[in-house]
Amino acid sequence: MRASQQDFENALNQVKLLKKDPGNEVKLRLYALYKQATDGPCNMPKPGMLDFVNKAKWDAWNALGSLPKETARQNYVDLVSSLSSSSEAPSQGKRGADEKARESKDILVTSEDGITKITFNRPTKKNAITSQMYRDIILALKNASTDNTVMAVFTGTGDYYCSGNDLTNFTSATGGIEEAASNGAVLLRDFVNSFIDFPKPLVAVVNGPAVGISVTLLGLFDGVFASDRATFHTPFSQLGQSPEACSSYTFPKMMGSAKAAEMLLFGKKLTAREAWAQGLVTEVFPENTFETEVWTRLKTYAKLPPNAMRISKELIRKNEKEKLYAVNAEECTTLQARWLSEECMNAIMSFVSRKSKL
Ligand SMILES: CCCCCC/C=C/C(=O)SCCNC(=O)CCNC(=O)[C@H](O)C(C)(C)COP(=O)(O)OP(=O)(O)OC[C@H]1O[C@@H](n2cnc3c(N)ncnc32)[C@H](O)[C@@H]1OP(=O)(O)O
Repeated sequence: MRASQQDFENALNQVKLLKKDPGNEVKLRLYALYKQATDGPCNMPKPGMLDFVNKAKWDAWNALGSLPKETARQNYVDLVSSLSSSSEAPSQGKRGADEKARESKDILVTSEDGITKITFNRPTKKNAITSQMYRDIILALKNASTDNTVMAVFTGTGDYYCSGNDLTNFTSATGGIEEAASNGAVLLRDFVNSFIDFPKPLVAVVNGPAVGISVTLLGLFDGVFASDRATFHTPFSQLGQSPEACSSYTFPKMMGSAKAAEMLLFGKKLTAREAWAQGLVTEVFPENTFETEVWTRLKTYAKLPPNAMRISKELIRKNEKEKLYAVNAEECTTLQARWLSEECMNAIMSFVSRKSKL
């Protein structure tokens, strides 16, 4: 999944052939990603305030912090590829510098007031996550990690936050079940790594019930604001599956092993207040004032100095990163085997044929 040196060199050549001028903001991002991919974190002495051109370059490069060279290379390749396709597509109309939208069908991505908002937008299926949605989210986080927004916020359309993995992802896959499980494990690993790597504050606005991976991921968030209508449910044993998104590590650490087992082994569904008491939720709001109160709060947070927040997050996350990558890899290998088990296949078939609901 990572871009090779050859992909990077192709992207460098492609930039010279762009039909449209990408604009200064994008040029700076390309410059910063190129420098990070080749030289690593910013090593250029800070230019004087009046040296506007070099100061802008320094700011853009410095804002990438300790982003790994490989990730910078991948982001560079992705950015060039999006520029190449958009320079061939008809104009979509002009948007303000801090207000842009990149739409995909079931994942909405908008940027406003310094916040990238990523919305699960499949309300008729309770926002269950399809394979394409996993890929859309990986891309949205990649873009948000280097754009000019300050934080990323996840929420859901409709009555649910998210009902977790779409249980038909495997039954609808083309090819054999083993191939589907193997592809699923690779996709899941990349998906969770994109949350581990996200360098800016990451917040969930949990507007309603959350199930499965949408709950376990919260252990990798910096803030979780929940409506008092939200519930938190991880029915892995009932599904013949095992925990993911590093929850086998983050949940016991956060709430102690007994309470983590209650959720991850026995599938106890928590109310928003119970989840708050276990440290999974930052704050619970009454449903009728939830949206107004939370978004007002987030807009205030988005005005805090972005570099200070990024650097503080880096300090908090730094000593955990290698552990999180390792836990993620092991959870994915375990799940790959679980998906092929009779317990799991029976549970999925039972859901799909609607013989029983959880
Ligand atoms: C790359 C692979 C990565 C895998 C990562 C591993 C992740 C694991 C998990 O996330 S495990 C958790 C999986 N989720 C569930 O088990 C939830 C299943 N859904 C339900 O139990 C219920 O639908 C409900 C409790 C969420 C809501 O119940 P109810 O209010 O009665 O509504 P409906 O059941 O009628 O649902 C409406 C509509 O949505 C479809 N749907 C809901 N959730 C899912 C889902 N997770 N997968 C697929 N489809 C879902 C449901 O089938 C209905 O569709 P229909 O109207 O019948 O077409």
